[in-house]
Order: sequence, then C-alpha cells, then structure tokens
Amino acid sequence: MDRDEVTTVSEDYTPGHVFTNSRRSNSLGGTLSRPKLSGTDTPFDAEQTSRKGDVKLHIGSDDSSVEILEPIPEDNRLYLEYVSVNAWVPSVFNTPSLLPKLNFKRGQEKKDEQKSSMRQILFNITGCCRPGEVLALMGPSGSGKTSLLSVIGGRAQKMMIKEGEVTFNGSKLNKRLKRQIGYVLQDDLLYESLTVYETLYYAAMLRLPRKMTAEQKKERVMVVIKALGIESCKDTIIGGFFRKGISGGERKRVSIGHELLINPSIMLLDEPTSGLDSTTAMHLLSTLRQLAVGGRAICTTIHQPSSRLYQQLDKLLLLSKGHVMYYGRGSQADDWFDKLGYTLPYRVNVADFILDLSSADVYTDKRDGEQSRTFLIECAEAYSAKHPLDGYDPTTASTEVTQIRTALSAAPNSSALDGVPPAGKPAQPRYSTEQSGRPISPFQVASVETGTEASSSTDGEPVDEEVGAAAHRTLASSFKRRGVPQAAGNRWGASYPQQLKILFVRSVRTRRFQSLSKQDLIQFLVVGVLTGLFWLQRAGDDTLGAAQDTLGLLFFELLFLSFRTMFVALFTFPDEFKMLLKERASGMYRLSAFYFARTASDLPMDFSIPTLFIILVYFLGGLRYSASAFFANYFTVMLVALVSQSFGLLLGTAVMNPKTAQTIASILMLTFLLTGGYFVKSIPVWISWLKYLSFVYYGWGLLVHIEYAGRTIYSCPTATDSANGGVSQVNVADPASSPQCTPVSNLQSALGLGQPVDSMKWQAINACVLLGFLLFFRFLVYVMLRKKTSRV
Ligand SMILES: Nc1ncnc2c1ncn2[C@@H]1O[C@H](COP(=O)(O)OP(=O)(O)OP(=O)(O)O)[C@@H](O)[C@H]1O
Repeated sequence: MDRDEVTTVSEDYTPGHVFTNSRRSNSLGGTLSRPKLSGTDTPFDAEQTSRKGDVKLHIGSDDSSVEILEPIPEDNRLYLEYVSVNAWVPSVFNTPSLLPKLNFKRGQEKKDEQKSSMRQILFNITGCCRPGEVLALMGPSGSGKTSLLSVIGGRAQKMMIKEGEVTFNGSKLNKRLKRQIGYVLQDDLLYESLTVYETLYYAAMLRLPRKMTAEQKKERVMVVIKALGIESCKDTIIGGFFRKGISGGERKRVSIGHELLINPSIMLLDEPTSGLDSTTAMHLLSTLRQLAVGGRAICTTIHQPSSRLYQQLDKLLLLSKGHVMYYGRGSQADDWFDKLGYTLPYRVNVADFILDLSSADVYTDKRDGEQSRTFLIECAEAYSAKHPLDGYDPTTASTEVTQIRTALSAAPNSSALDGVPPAGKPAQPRYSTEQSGRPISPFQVASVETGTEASSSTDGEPVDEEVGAAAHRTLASSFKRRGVPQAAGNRWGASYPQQLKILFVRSVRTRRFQSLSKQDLIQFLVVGVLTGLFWLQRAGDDTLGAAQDTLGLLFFELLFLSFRTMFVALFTFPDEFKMLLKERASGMYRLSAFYFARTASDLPMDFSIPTLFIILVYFLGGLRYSASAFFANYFTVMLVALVSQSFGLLLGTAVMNPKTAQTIASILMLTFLLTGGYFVKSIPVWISWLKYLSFVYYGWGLLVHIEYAGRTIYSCPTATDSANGGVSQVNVADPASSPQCTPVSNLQSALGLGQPVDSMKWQAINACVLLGFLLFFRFLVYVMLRKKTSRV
C-alpha cells in the first residue's frame, strides 16, 4: 500500500475527524479559502492532524503563506472559453514525397476533403476556465488531452485540422496574448549544458519587462526557484542523455519555472506532475493552486492523480477517446456518475474510478465496458447541449441528469442491452454499483456535513457552484466586455542590443562542453602536422613540379576546413528548432536577434582551432614566406569556410532533417570539389558552367594567386631524366642558378589553371563572388528560418 492509499483510507474513513471552515489570507494578495469538508479535503498545508496517544501527524507543509508571485491585477485577468473544439489528424502515416501534392481546392472545400481522409481526435469540446480556477484535463492515454491543450494554447501541430472557437476574454488568440500565457510542454525543452539558475536567468533577462531592473529580474528568478523547491540543484546542469544532470522531476519544475517567471495571467500545463513522486506532485499542484488564488486561470492535463492531488483541482474535464465524459467540479464527478448508475465503490479513489470509466474498464450487469463508456458520453453530451459552459451543477441539475439517464437508457443504443449481462463478461460487475449498504463517499459526507461543496475563490470573487449558471454567465460576459488587457510597455522584454548580447552569451554557454574540446584540438593538430609533413617545405621550391604539388596542398587546406564547418553547420538549426519554436511562441526575442547571436557565437569556436591548422600547414608546407601572403591565405581560407558554413546552415534549415541534409550536402560538395579546378582540368563544355556555382573554384583561384602571383617558376628536368643520365642534378632550392631550368612564361597553361595567375581582375572577381555567396546564403538562411517559424 503506498502513501496515498494510506492517506486516503485514514483521512476518509477514520472516525472522529473535525471538519471546519478555514479561511486564511496569504501573501499572494488573495485568500486561501477552502471550506474544509472532511478528512479528504486535504490541501498540502492543511492543519489536518490525527492523534493517537501523544503523536500528532501533520500531512504536508505547515507553511500556508508561501510567497510565490504578486497577484494578477483585476484588469489583467483572463477568462478562457473554448467552444465546439474539433480536431483531426492523419489516420495513416504518409511517407513524405519529394514532389508537393497539388490541390487546387481552396478554403472549406479543401478542408472537408482533407478531413475525410483523417481521424477525428476531438469531438465538440466546450468549456471554460475562469481566473482563480484550476481546470484539469483528465483521461486515459491517447484521449486527446495534449491535443486539446495545444489547440487552446495555439500550439497545435501543423498537420492537425481544427475547428471551434478559443477565446480569452472574448478575443481570439494572437501573438500579444500568447505572450501572456505560460505554456508548459509535455517534453521539457531545455538547454542541457546550462545550469538551472542560468536557464531561468537568461529567460528572465529576455522575457521580463524592461521596466524591471536586472536586480529585480534576478530576484524573480530566486523567488521562482524557491517556490518550486529547486534551490538545492540550482547550480547543477540540466543534463541529458550523455551527461547526467538534474532529475526528471526537477527538469519538469524548471520548465514550469520558465513560464512562471513572467507571472502569466493564464497557465497551460501538459502533464506537469508526470515523473514526480506523489508528494512532490502534491506540492506542485498546491503551488499551482496558490497561483490560481492569485487570479490566474490554470489549465492542466493530468494523468493519474492521487486522491490528495485530485482534491486540489477545481474543475474537471474528463475525456474519453476525444469525447467529453464529464465536465464540472472535480468534487462532484462521483455524484454525476452516481446519478447515472455508476456509483463510486467503497475504498476506491475517485480519480482511479473515473479513469477506469473513461477507459471503458467498468462494466455492470447491464452494460459492458464499451457500452458503459458510450452511454456516459451520450449523457455528458446531452447535458452539455443544454449547459455548454456551466458544467455539472447538482444543486440545479439533479433531476435533469435523472431525466437524461432515463431517456438514454430507453434509447436503442444504450438501453437495448439493459438488463442483459454482456456476452463474455461475468455477471458480477468489476465494481459494485449497489447503492444499498455502501459507505457514504467522501463527497457525500461533505454534503451532509456542510451542505456545500469544495470551492475556491479568487480575491473575493466566488468561483464555486453557489454562483450558479446565471452568475457564471454574468461573470463571463463581464470579462468579455472588459476585453484583453493591453500590455503596457514594449513588446519585447529586452531591447534589441540586449537580446543580441544575452542570446550570444547564452549560445556560447550552451556549447561549453563542445567548444575547444580535446577531440577537436587533437583532430586539427594531427591532420595539420600530417599535412605539413606530407608537403614538407615543398611549396618553397620554385620548380614547376613543386608548384604542381603545392596546388594539391592549397586545395586540401581549403577543403578540410570547408567540409568540416559545413557538416557541423548542418545540425545547427535542426538541433535548436524546437527550442526556437517554443521561445518564439513565448515572444522571447526577435528572430533576427537569435539568428545573428547564434551564428556569431559559432565564430570563435569554429575559427580558433582551425587557425592552428592553417599555421601548421602554412609553415610546414613552406608556403610563401611573407606576412601579407600569410594573412591573405588565412582570410581566404576563413572566408571560404564561412561560405561553406552558411551553405550548411541553409541546407540544414531548408531540410530540418540532418540526415537528409547530410546526403544532399555530400552530393553537392563532391560536385563543387570536382569542379573546383584541381581534379578535372577540362570539364565538357555543356557541364562546365557548374564550376561557377562552386565556391571552392573561387577560393582556390584566390589561394593560387596569393601563392604564385609575381613569382618566377622554373621548368626543370625531372628526377627521372637525371637518373637516365640525360642531365646533371638540378639545384631545386635555386633553380634560377641551374642552366637546365628555364622560366615558365605562362604559368596558367603550365599548371592547367582556369584563371590567369597574375590577373588582379580575376582576384577581385573571386573575392567579390565569395562575399556575395556569403551574404546571399546568410540572407536565405534567415528567410528560410522565418518561413519555418511563421506559424508561431
Ligand atoms: N500527428 C499525429 N498523427 C497521428 N495521430 C496523432 C497525431 N497527434 C496526435 N495523434 C493522436 O491523437 C490522439 C490524442 O493524442 P494526445 O497526445 O492528445 O493524447 P493524450 O491524451 O495527451 O495522451 P498522453 O496522455 O499519452 O499524452 C492519439 O490517439 C494520438 O495517437
């Protein structure tokens, strides 16, 4: 028996509990108003005690006034309403085709055609979440909780077709509104190499309003860290698959903290408690409750709540295969099902029971699991048709529910099997649904004791059922009249230069384990030394044979760096794309700021160790011994590497799949390499234009110019000629002094080059084309990124 079960049993059924109404003020500017109903109503900070002799037990924290964040001002509160939400996803997996499918139909016609081949996953879902409320979306796996939350938060997948209306204070979701929403994804998207504090610090610097000072922003970070109980790991890295960091539960809390920082008016959370032990989950839910008390609307999906956790929820939307099975106060769910003939059995956690119902795992002697599920959904739909937003209210709707039950039991779908035990099922139901002799459920105890149900309130703003449907409508229309609060100040938390600076520093830190890594250093040193030794001082000779060899050295120097930077760049944006989407959806920064900062942060890393390689190759190979030649060679190689990197970024961004991008990159790079001028001297005319697309062609042209412009190269007899006794030995170090050597008059044709070596015009063209390539590719990358993130 786990702790929850112990708690449930002892709290619910131990006689002698004292039930009181408590109303405590807290430091959030609101009041924690929880009329205590019974031993079951156990907020984490409840002063619930049981005595056995001298032992006094307190369940949960004893601090009821935890300061979290300042309450949301009345005018800034948001009322969420979602009406008739339907959604479809592809029913079969379609292999991505190379050619786009042409469909000339437009608008609704196109949508209808697409829908016919898709699977509906959400069916006509309607409800609302008021400030001060915690609305839980519950249901078995695959019931559509995440999909519904993503539609509400405007983060639905591109491939999903959705219908219905989601409004906040009566207005549709827009970019400005999105910034006021805290959205916690199911998968925690965090930078693995940052510490917990750094993660929240950079987010605070980017997201919090400019009017706050840096000190205040840091303070906010610490407040959130404390509220979420992650002080002990604040300097630990987030970690990932290869490097262990904080635990899964701590990760979840950091993700929540990331959203809490902005003190959002509304929070949407996808499985915030998954992976947490029940006590931690309980604390987290209590924190969310406190946030709700401060005037926020909290909408969260929840998988398998413990009984204590369940009681922290105000409203519940129970989903079953995309259909609503129950909508109303969590504390009245058992009453609803009870009225429909599905009574909560003795000693069963209500959350478990309703999840079993929605999984079609409860059958009676009249209906099997699936029939029970269908019947309950039909009842919920019938009720919702009359009370779409109010949810179940036993004070006014008891007789209505009974009528629905009777009507639907008589309907052919549901009632045909009434009285007939389902085939293949034991006559004995899994749960007892007998009313007689059943101990009174916790919630019924509440009704008996207090004549009311659990409720919470915003600052003096009642949200419980006593306001009734009419009061709810008044409240809803008052929010709608008020409209969406206008965010004061600037659209972006940080100014543009600040965004650049913060993103640059963050980007460098996120790669703290990659940059200047030992492997990179060793790779460049080994390849540099080997290359230098293979061509040892060969370039220093002024003979034609040495010049031909040196062309190979220059080509290799160029290629090694270009290939490397390009293949690294292929991964840059695909790796960060999800994070980019998430942060852009939260309006953290401008895309251009991210783009410039991210690519600039690559430069120190990509060009520090390669410099070592160039120095080694240059001096070991004996290339032209002058400062101007060295720096010209260095900047040319770096320029080509930058072009190559931009090309890699472009491919990676366009494809967003590193594997596909690698395949395309290999083909293109091989083409560029072969047309670069070194390997194939005379390309057939009809295909020779390809070389003009090759940045290697222009880069290599420049390097050859730097090395040989104005230099006299001699054609001397080869070593083979000498061995045959045709000529005497040649002094290769000084061929000018050897009578057998003659100066080469046309180096271009002697070396089989595509460009004249001494032509300044050609060198200017090479440099300009490379710069043009660089700017063009970088611009395209930005356009591509903007396009890919345009749905944000
Ligand atoms: N892109 C997609 N392609 C095909 N089916 C999808 C897609 N996205 C969601 N679905 C389907 O939609 C249904 C609802 O999925 P959803 O993730 O919303 O469920 P869930 O209740 O959140 O589940 P869990 O609790 O396991 O996260 C599932 O049957 C799922 O397979």
